[in-house]
Amino acid sequence: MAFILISIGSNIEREKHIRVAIRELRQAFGALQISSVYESEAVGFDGEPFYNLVVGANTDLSIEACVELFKQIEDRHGRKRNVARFSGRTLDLDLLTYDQQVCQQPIELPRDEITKNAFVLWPLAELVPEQIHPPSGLTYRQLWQDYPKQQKLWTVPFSWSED
Ligand SMILES: Nc1ncnc2c1ncn2[C@@H]1O[C@H](COP(=O)(O)OP(=O)(O)OP(=O)(O)O)[C@@H](O)[C@H]1O
Ligand SMILES: Nc1nc2c(c(=O)[nH]1)N=C(CO)CN2
Repeated sequence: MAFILISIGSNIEREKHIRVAIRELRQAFGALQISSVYESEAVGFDGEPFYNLVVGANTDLSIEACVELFKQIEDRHGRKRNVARFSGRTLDLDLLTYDQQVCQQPIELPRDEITKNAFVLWPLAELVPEQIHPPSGLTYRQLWQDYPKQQKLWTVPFSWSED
């Protein structure tokens, strides 16, 4: 059994798509650990602001199977492919970590974005503050403490009880 961390993002009908993602991931993995939902401006392009959060789950699926599952969920919920990389999206699901595995293939783990984007690092530091980020040897709490807080990010009240 592996413990995985997943990043969720949406800037098109964001509340609906964040709820859909939680429902789909619960169906696939059972109980989830869910961070707060964070709102921020689109980074890297001019677009609608995003909702982002991070989810933890236990799974017997392989890395490849997780990535394939996330693609299928994105496709079921209106994700357009073959458009500019930095453009609006209904739903983006990315595998951030798979246990403490460090690799480049089949995908880069831990995902490079962890240390680059506040909208990934803040929810991670909230959800698993004492977990070690393997390449740096630092906890997510330490990484977030040291992160230059230039990007504005704020939490959005969300309740999952009816989902
Ligand atoms: N960590 C990951 N989690 C999920 N899929 C990944 C990951 N890394 C690579 N992939 C796969 O490779 C493809 C391209 O990955 P990448 O995440 O770089 O692009 P993207 O999903 O289009 O962009 P972004 O996630 O930055 O919005 C994805 O569509 C996915 O199939
Ligand atoms: N705030 C925010 N900006 C982004 C995001 C995102 O999830 N949140 N995702 C992107 C492409 O993956 C590009 N820019």
